[in-house]
Amino acid sequence: MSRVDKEKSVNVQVLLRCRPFSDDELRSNAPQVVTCNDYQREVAVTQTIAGKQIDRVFTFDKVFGPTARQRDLYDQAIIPIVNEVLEGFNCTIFAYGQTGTGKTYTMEGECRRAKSGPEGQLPSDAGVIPRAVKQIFDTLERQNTEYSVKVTFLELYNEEITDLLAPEEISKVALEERQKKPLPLMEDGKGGVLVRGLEEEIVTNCSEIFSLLERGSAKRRTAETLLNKQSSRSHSLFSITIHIKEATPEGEELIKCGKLNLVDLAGSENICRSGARE
Ligand SMILES: Nc1ncnc2c1ncn2[C@@H]1O[C@H](COP(=O)(O)OP(=O)(O)OP(=O)(O)O)[C@@H](O)[C@H]1O
Repeated sequence: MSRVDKEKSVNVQVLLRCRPFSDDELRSNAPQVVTCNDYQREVAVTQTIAGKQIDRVFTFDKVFGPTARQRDLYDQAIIPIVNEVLEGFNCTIFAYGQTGTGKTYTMEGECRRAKSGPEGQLPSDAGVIPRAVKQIFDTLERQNTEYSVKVTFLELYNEEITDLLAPEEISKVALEERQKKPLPLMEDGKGGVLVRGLEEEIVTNCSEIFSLLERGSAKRRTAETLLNKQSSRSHSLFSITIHIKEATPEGEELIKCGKLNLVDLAGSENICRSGARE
């Protein structure tokens, strides 16, 4: 079996991305403790314990070092997953890591300003979500079949689910009430779970999704931490459900349904150590 075939048959893949040093880290001459070897898919971590240097090497399904661009990660790791969603499978991509390691950068990037340019180009900083949205609509439009695309956007914070796409209410009090109201998580009777009352928005093009993302992201609750001022301590889940109408060679009508879950987890570090406050 070739490496590509092997990768296809594996249901869970773990990729590692290591961001470049920030300006602050460069200024303070922070030591480099992680070395990536993208080609060998290995990461070496250097630790000094009791004056002794200990190197440990970890292997991942893919490794993206500090010079890897948003586009490199997307082309090599995400395109095949989105293709599977378009084939009618359910797939999930989530970013896990300590605060400030680049989860939101990887998932959203310059998403909020991602409205495509004159030739439909995304900015080079655009992350996984805008790129996936673009790939989905580009493919659907090329296929020239009937389709529908629905999105949901929720936040999980302190064990409570909030709908980030809940419609704006006229009264400010009612709006605040609604935004704060947690939604119940229930079993759907088919072995899955559903969030009761979650707003599902039908979208017909990329820019509609981008404005929903912008609206939802603005609602995300954030708490400043000492590790990263922009830090978000909530998990967010952006889901895209696609229904595609197809005809079999026998002329029978088929509906293919695929779902892509895009998750940006809260920082995985110890909350006490990060200095975050309610
Ligand atoms: N690969 C990268 N290239 C350039 N800048 C990056 C990269 N990854 C992250 N950054 C920058 O590092 C900073 C922290 O990244 P980000 O906010 O995405 O972290 P995070 O893991 O989402 O943190 P939190 O858990 O607090 O939300 C941001 O200023 C971001 O622009």
